[in-house]
Amino acid sequence: MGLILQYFGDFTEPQLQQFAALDELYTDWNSKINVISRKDIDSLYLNHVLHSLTIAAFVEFKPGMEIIDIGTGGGFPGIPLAIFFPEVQFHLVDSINKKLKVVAGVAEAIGLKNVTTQHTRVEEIKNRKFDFAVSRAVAPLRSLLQWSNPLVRKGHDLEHANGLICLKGGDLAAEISETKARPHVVSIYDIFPEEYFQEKFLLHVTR
Ligand SMILES: C[S@@+](CC[C@H](N)C(=O)[O-])C[C@H]1O[C@@H](n2cnc3c(N)ncnc32)[C@H](O)[C@@H]1O
Repeated sequence: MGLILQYFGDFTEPQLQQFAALDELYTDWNSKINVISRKDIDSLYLNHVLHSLTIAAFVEFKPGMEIIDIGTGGGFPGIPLAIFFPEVQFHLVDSINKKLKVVAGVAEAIGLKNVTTQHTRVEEIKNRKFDFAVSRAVAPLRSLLQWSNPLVRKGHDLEHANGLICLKGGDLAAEISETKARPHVVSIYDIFPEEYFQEKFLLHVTR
């Protein structure tokens, strides 16, 4: 993990300890509640932590921002991003409550104060606004846009371009053509040279 983190620059000691604790915590929780496939748990840092952090390589969330993670499952990308950006608030949402039990357990064990969880279908959330929505491996772009648009504040200028940032695989061209969106698409392999991840693309749709 040390080598992976070096890519992103300097971390505080508490952040390094939080990242280091994830392996044992997820292995432990996963033996009780399955949130990560058995094959993937052995490569947690690569397949889940590093993959989630590709978002941090692409966008710098500013202190005080509020981010919603749609369909967080076991906490990805929300938990690694919350460690990375300790002054940003992360709201992690999933429609399966037992997964959120793992998320809350992990967040509490490593003392993450900037994470809240909510058990709901995201389309049920009303009267809340966020600066960005993030999501990995959850739904077609069409649905992600439908769900995130009412929840995300409009950006004021390019630097503060809010919107949806999602990690996706599959037939991207077909998914994009179903929408009116013109997302900024980045291949993960422009950021990291090795071909490891299923969700190979990072999409940013500006609001
Ligand atoms: C394939 S899992 C991905 C989990 C996590 N984002 C990750 O990358 O490891 C998809 C998750 O999205 C959740 N989900 C799907 N539709 C949802 C909705 N409408 N509202 C909230 N959660 C949803 C599912 O319960 C599931 O946990």
